[in-house]
Amino acid sequence: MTLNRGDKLRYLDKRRGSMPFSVHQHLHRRSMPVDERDLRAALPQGELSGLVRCTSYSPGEAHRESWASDSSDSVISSGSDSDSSLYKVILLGEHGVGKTSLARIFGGVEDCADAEEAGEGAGRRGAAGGSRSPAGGGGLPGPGSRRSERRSAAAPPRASACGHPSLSRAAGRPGRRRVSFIFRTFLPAGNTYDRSIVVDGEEASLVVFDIWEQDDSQWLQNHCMKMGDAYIIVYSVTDKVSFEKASELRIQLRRARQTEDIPIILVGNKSDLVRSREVSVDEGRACAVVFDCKFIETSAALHHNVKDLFEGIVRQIRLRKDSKEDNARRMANTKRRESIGKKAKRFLGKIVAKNNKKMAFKAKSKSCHDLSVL
Ligand SMILES: Nc1nc2c(ncn2[C@@H]2O[C@H](COP(=O)(O)OP(=O)(O)OP(=O)(O)O)[C@@H](O)[C@H]2O)c(=O)[nH]1
Repeated sequence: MTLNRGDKLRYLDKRRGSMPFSVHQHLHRRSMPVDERDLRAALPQGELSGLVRCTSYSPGEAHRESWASDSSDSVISSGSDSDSSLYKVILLGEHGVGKTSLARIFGGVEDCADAEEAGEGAGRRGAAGGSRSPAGGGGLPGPGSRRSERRSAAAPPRASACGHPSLSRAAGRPGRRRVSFIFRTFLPAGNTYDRSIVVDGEEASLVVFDIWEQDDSQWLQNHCMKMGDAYIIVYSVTDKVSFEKASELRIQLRRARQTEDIPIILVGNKSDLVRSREVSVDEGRACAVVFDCKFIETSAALHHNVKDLFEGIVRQIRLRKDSKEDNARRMANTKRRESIGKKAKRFLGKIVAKNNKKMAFKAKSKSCHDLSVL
């Protein structure tokens, strides 16, 4: 019997229970601009994971090779469908500080042309694109420059591997290569980057949201402040205003998440632009100590510390999770067993700790750049 089109549709409606669904109807990976409507649609169900299971690029599979690091237990790969924890990381910061550049490196979609431009053009442009620094001084040529650029054997003809020294070293090893592509046009301005990374031998899925717009609606800003499991506040070391803005963002975040201990890393980006620097490392570190967050300087142009940053955010999330669980367990145990003597000791301990605030401040300033401790 021949079915006409209408019959076929009706037939599909009445499919038997044993008939498998078409897989392709549900598979959906695409570059994903996130606008308010998307978020509004996604948030009421409280299910952001549905929204973010996307990657920033899909044509071809080569880009999905792992982002390899030298450390054997720390490999960044993409597109894993394993059921490891999914963490939402929000990038905050002024215009032009390098949020997108950092996110794209994380997503494995960094643009070598940008890196070359930044490296080679740093001297001509001073503070690179968007930075408000009036300084016209030169910067250092970056490893994004031709000197260190390498072509990966695995890359298709138009792809080229950017040359971060440590990552390039891994490029020669089988199964440990980093491939990057030039496809500026595929990515919309606001985006999410979803990758699985193995840190300290354990996999975690990160969804990095590069959707923050300083002048955007209050609604979206509020949601950005509320939906993250962790935050990366970026400023440019060549732009004092962006540094001040970072402090404001930290305050805003504290207000929005008053009772929560969320991991926050303050990032001084564009550290390659040495001659146009307006914010010193010490200023960045001091700010992190005051605002009780971690601190790292990066250069998206040189890919310097970018891997450490994203691994650090995973470690910070895990440390909090672990300490929460430990605390709950310890509290339950101590409440059950604690003698009066022990209670008194704990009380005195708290008083001593208060008096030792100065010491604590010193200890913090020492550890604020160590992203693997609380
Ligand atoms: N020299 C140098 N330039 C950088 C670095 N990171 C980003 N840039 C350049 O700075 C400019 C702005 O970078 P983006 O990544 O678009 O900054 P953004 O914070 O996402 O900016 P908005 O999208 O406007 O919020 C671009 O021209 C980048 O190439 C860096 O580490 N060093």
